[in-house]
Amino acid sequence: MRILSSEQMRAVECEALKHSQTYLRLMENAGTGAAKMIARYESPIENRRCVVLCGKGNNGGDGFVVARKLCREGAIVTCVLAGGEPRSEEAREMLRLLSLEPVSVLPLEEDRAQINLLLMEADLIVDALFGTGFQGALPDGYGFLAEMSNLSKARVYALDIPSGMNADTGITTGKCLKANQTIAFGCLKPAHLSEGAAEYLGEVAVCDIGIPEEAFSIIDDAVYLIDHDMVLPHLRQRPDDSYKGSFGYLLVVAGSLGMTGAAVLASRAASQCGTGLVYLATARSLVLPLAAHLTEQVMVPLAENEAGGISPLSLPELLPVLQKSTACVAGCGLKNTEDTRSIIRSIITNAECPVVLDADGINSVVGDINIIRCAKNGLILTPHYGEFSRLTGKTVEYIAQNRVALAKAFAQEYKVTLVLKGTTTVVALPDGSVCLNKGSNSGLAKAGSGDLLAGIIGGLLAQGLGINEAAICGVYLHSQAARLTAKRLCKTSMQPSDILNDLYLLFKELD
Ligand SMILES: NC(=O)C1=CN([C@@H]2O[C@H](COP(=O)(O)OP(=O)(O)OC[C@H]3O[C@@H](n4cnc5c(N)ncnc54)[C@H](O)[C@@H]3O)[C@@H](O)[C@H]2O)[C@@H](O)CC1
Ligand SMILES: [K+]
Repeated sequence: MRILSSEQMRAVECEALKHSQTYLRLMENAGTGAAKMIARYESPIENRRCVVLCGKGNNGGDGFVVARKLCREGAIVTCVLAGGEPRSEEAREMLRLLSLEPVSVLPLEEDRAQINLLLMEADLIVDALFGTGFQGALPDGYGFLAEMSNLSKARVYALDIPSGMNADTGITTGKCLKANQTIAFGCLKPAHLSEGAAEYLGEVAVCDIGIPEEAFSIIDDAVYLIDHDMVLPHLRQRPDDSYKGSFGYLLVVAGSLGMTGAAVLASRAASQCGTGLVYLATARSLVLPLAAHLTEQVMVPLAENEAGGISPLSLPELLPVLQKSTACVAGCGLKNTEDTRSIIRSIITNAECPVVLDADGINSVVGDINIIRCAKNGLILTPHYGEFSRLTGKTVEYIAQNRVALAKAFAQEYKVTLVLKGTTTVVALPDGSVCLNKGSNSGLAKAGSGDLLAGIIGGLLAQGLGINEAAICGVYLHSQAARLTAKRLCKTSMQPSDILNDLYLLFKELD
């Protein structure tokens, strides 16, 4: 699903006019679609008290349509007109049509006490004060409406975006209406996926407003939300006449003294995703204890250093395994030492297969960032904000506010696929495309979640998925499995190994 900025949305709406649409019909479609959704959520809508707050822009125009439609459905509707005469011809026409219905229209400045009472007694409030044209802070009168609406027990529906929020950033400067449900028009806007905006957005649903598909084609740098339809075509059916080689060989270079769990999680995740064979290369003394947790994986015991990590002396044993592997995951549970840096450098420069760098695999390239340009067959980096901060020299706060732009610039500059992990994970591709995954789940905020993700992506890569597809599908499968685990257990108690045990549910659908 597309995510467009307010400027892109305006361009698309304008383009729609060339495909026999009109602004008036788009507004009618938006209001009609939203009213239908509201009537369904509030069923039965008859005799329910509804207050529609309308601003002077086109968002207010949509509000007039909603008021007319809900009135026709039998709701008792009052419209509060903020900002005076609507600006556009279309919104003025919708106000004229509304005046033909039994709906009272109260100017905001008229009687605040009465408006306050209406909001307090309402069953539902529709927020059509501002949409994508809003910037800055709500002026006083509007602030009053936001405050009263937030105090009311009514269910609040925001049209396109909650008023008070910037559609491109999700930032609220001052007061903002808190919606239970936001109805986005035409497509999602960046604010709908913004971290920190969730308490104002409530649930988010997209309403089709009849923009023809051709009109979207003028946007060549759209951001996409990863969904089932995007992922499904890339997940492989397993023909019955196959053998283990048909599903690839993944080399996992992971684990050190004190961090063996990371190696277990990454290796098992890759196996659970259908990889033909997983090699786990790790420090020699860890092989026996790890073998107690790993039945199907093949161990590659490596020379180790005094700290219980892998020594570069092991490269003659490691590189031949890398040579016969179809993908490699490196970094989970390694330590950020000179030995690790040397091994990671050798993996990047020698691998003929695609490589996933995670955790200390990422930290290893911090002082030598140009090495990542040397990967011959694709590189995926899976940093969290802290690791990305070390990679880019930007603060975590700055990254959180500019994650899409920064991830995109990094992927383009270094020609890598970047998976920037967060409550909304950004997958930035070397060609400048960006996909977002909305999988916020506090049950994932635990050590080991990242190892699982690296293993899933590596497993998909080993089976032949393209580098970008593996990153996109891996991120989605990881969050979907975690969603199922949170349902089966709970976010507080669930562990990454529990998620591992639910992964099969996603693949079962395909069999
Ligand atoms: N353009 C179109 O064809 C369509 C637009 N639609 C609706 O139109 C909305 C966008 O309409 P507009 O561009 O008119 O934007 P808004 O309805 O958000 O209103 C913007 C108006 O408010 C003013 N404004 C912005 N920030 C302000 C502030 N802090 N204090 C006071 N005034 C402020 C602006 O100067 C402008 O006049 C969308 O969100 C959507 O709901 C839909 O009707 C579908 C079709
Ligand atoms: K709104």
